[in-house]
Amino acid sequence: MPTDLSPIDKAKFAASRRAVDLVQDGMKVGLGTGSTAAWMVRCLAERVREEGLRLTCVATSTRTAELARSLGLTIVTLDEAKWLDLTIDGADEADGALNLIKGGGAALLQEKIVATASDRMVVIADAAKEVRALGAFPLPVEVIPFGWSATARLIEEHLAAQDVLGHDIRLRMAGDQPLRTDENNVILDLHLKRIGNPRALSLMLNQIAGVVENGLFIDICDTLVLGHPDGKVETVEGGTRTEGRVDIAASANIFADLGE
Ligand SMILES: O=C(CO)[C@H](O)[C@H](O)COP(=O)(O)O
Repeated sequence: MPTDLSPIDKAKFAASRRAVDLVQDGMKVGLGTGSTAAWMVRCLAERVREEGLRLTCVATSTRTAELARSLGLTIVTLDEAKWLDLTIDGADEADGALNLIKGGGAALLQEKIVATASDRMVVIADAAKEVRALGAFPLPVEVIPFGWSATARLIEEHLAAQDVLGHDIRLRMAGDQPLRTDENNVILDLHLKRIGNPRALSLMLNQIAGVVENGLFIDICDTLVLGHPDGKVETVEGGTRTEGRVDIAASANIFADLGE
């Protein structure tokens, strides 16, 4: 039952439930990746079931595609959809300018392609993901496996040239093997502590040979929906913050999907 959810899951659920209200019949919708996005997919599937919405969805990872299909959502490729009305996705951090760090779930490449092929990107998160400055969360960078250590060295040299001190670059592992993304690349996590100029860093990283994409989302997110465990929801958009509330206990159908 809903009361069994952890406070963090209640917060993720509240943000997700509020964000799916933005979806309208006939829309083409991008579905993000991660634990918050998984709540959003459940909430969206519930709206489709209850209201008969006709949606076409594009998933940002095989994980999300599998979950969405299992709940009855229609998934097509981005090339089939061509362009999307709305993408709803999670994030690892969001600052006051709605710049993001994403990629904690290793799906940043498809997430960035899908978000930038959408008229609107809505980010859902528990309120603790809102930060003054990006960088406490390690910045994921997707790189080609061939020569990844040379790419890491080049990143290191560029960071040093930009006076980014105290950095540490780690190859993300899955057990004793390098983690592979859906595109069969690897992820370097950049432990930077604080990112002074996210735009400059993003441009610099994407110029390095071997880098496919980095997890900084600059000027991509339009709306940030922050959930709290008590059901309070804050929506940040165009420099304005509004407050609302989601009745978590009234959403038993979604929890039933989880077998709880
Ligand atoms: O960028 C992502 C995946 O690549 C996720 O959206 C991000 O890691 C947040 O995940 P969660 O909702 O599980 O905290």
